[in-house]
Amino acid sequence: STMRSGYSLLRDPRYNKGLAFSEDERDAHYLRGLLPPAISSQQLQEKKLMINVRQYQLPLQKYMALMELQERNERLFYKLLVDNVEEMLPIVYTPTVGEACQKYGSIFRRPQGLFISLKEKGKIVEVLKNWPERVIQVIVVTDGERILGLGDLGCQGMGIPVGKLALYTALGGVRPSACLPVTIDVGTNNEQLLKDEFYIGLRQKRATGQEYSDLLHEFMCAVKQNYGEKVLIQFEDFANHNAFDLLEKYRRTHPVFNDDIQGTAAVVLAGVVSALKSLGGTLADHTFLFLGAGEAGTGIAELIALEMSKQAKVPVEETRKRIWLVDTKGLIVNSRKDTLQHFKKPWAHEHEPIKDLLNAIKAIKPTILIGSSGVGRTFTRDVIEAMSSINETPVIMALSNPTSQSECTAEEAYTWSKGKAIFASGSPFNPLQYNGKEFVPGQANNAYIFPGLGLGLIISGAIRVHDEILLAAAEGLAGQVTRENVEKGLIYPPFKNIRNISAHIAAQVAAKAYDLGLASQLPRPEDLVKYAKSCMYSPVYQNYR
Ligand SMILES: NC(=O)C1=CN([C@@H]2O[C@H](COP(=O)(O)OP(=O)(O)OC[C@H]3O[C@@H](n4cnc5c(N)ncnc54)[C@H](OP(=O)(O)O)[C@@H]3O)[C@@H](O)[C@H]2O)C=CC1
Ligand SMILES: CC(=O)C(=O)O
Ligand SMILES: [Mg+2]
Repeated sequence: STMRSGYSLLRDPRYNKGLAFSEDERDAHYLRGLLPPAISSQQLQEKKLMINVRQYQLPLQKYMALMELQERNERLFYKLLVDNVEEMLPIVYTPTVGEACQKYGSIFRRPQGLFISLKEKGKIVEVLKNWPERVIQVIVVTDGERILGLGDLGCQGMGIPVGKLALYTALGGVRPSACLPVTIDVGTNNEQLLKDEFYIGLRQKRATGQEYSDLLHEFMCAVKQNYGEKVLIQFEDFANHNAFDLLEKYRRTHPVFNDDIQGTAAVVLAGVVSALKSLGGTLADHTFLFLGAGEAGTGIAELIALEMSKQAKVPVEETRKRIWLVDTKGLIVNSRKDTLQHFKKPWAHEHEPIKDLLNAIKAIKPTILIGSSGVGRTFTRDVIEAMSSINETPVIMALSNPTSQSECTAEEAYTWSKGKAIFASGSPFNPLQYNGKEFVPGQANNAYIFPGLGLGLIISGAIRVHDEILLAAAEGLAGQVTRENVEKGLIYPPFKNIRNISAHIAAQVAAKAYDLGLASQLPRPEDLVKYAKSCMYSPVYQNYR
């Protein structure tokens, strides 16, 4: 894209600097008189904005202020995010982004990203050409059917691709102009939205079957045709009845990954590997129990089984037996095999039926308990106490988002386990005191993985995403967890170092892509960490001559 001048320049978020335009720039770009006389630094603008954002009481107001900033002055928006990750993440991402999606119809000001609905069928290539940028490196696409643990939010799911891509830039250093958020709108089954006069999406029930897969296929082909073979496509927050099939269908023809299935898997594997540093033993010495056997649950289970199988040099069919899952019908066991969805079948082990989580814990005696159910408060006091009576140090991960859906709170995990648990959650909880000791919960969220994974795939020009690449990403993340972190009960490094962490993940990912012959960006750079860092977008203002 080219830089405009004068009044249009001030209205173009990609180039606007507001009061930070210098005297020379004001002369050269026809800005005289369009700005008050004061000249501000980016640092001072940032200070002012932080004061503004902090004065809002409600997280949703902060969210709206940040979106407004993104649409007004993109570099300043990213500067704020990069310099204040820990404070800003809960606003642009979970939990606030969930509330924003729920209320998208009423807070909606200006569209962000591309909306591709059934009305655009047969015209998707033209729709892509309406987007102002020609060079796209990563697309995050949703159909809005399973937004966090909040269910079907239809077209209002757009908040998720927008938020994920803001993190691609802020945490992973991918240029904002190369990021494209997409929402595919095939309708919604959310009755409340269908009745809502302010609903922004198609007012119809979801299309399914051939009609659905045709639209998705047209989109996948149009992306390749328009942006080339290497554009990375991240599937996000699809319902599991489509997610696994889409991944299976396109993983051999496009560089795609499903963040909920695969990104989450890599982040949890990394957390478990870090926890082993304090628990001792190898992966295969542990027994895993999941509440929730959908995308996140079975995705994580499979990657852990794969890593176990590599480490212990036994077939994955064997290592899967260390991992058990509970769904709405109870423990997944052999006698249920006929009626199980295909992604649950590998987990139907030999066992008598068990109806609920608590009894499953008593029977299976897991060392590690993972919540991936999308339902809040399902790790009850009984559940946590059972885990603590079986284990000296129970590992408890409550992955469901947003905070309202978390299987338990940090406080509950620490109090009910009498301070014994290693705890991490999908949405953030503040550090807290228990019995005079400070506990710092980690955030087990795929936000640790996808920005670095994406950066690594982009800089190597990867043409496919292989499971080995996900293992490399997990290893890259686990490698950034220090002994000091683990001693504090933290199985993930603090987010404030995320750009450095992302560079390390990217380097491992790129290295694996080169090793597997999947990288098209040649020659292979010698020092991949250094190279990854050198490729990262910086939000500092540029001088316009
Ligand atoms: N922290 C992170 O990085 C991530 C977190 N998540 C979170 O994980 C949650 C689940 O996502 P996802 O796996 O994609 O969703 P799915 O819909 O694919 O899976 C949900 C699973 O939970 C089961 N379940 C639902 N309610 C209960 C219950 N009361 N008791 C037992 N099992 C139950 C379902 O059972 P059944 O099959 O019988 O219906 C299903 O197996 C969401 O809240 C999401 O936000 C997701 C991705 C990443
Ligand atoms: C974090 C995430 O991807 C989810 O909750 O769906
Ligand atoms: Mg998701």
